Amino acid sequence: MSQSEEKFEYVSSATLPTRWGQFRIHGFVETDTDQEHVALSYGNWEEGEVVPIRIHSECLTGDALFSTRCDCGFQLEKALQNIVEHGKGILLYLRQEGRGIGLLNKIRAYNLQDNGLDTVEANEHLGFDADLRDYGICKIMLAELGVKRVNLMTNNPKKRAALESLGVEVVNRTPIDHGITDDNRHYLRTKTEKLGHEFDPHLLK
Ligand SMILES: Nc1nc2c(ncn2[C@@H]2O[C@H](COP(=O)(O)OP(=O)(O)OP(=O)(O)O)[C@@H](O)[C@H]2O)c(=O)[nH]1
Repeated sequence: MSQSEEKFEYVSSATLPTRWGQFRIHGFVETDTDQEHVALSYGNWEEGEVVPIRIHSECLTGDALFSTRCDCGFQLEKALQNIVEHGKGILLYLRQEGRGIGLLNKIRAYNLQDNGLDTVEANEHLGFDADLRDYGICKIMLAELGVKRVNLMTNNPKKRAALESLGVEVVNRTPIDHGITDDNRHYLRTKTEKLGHEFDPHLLK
């Protein structure tokens, strides 16, 4: 086991009925920070099978409070729906709120965006990089769930690169262009222009 793998521990799992179907929830902890993460799995797969997955970073405002400032909540719902429709899949829900700056710093960044900065400038103004996320735990989560080959639901090339660097084979990428609203179009354009997100430009006009 590498040093970074030793930082994460599988804790327990349980059934998790949802509006879309019955998942299992699996709990993991980062032992040096006590940060908790979860994975939701649905259905069964054979060894070596390509499994649809989404890596979703925590967004309290979008995922739980119905915010339309971002597309996070819409993507979360769509990913769970896709998984159930497909009959199998995994959602890795990583507790790295605000691209890693935390909830209250995200609110500070929103305040700066209310005053004209974009999402990248706001992070930088607060002294953070635009994106501080680390995907190392995905390796442990996917290994625990018996998955080595995936179809990744994302528009973010950094997630694909991160999985590949962890030795997970990304066989396909499925775009997840869901939840574009008048409130988040500018934010999504900035992510395309400055963070390399792969959005169909026609959707952002
Ligand atoms: N710092 C900061 N974080 C934000 C802002 N808006 C949303 N977020 C965070 O951005 C992250 C988005 O996570 P994801 O939807 O998993 O990832 P993504 O990079 O958008 O990639 P895909 O959705 O997979 O294409 C969440 O942690 C949100 O809390 C913002 O304006 N500033």
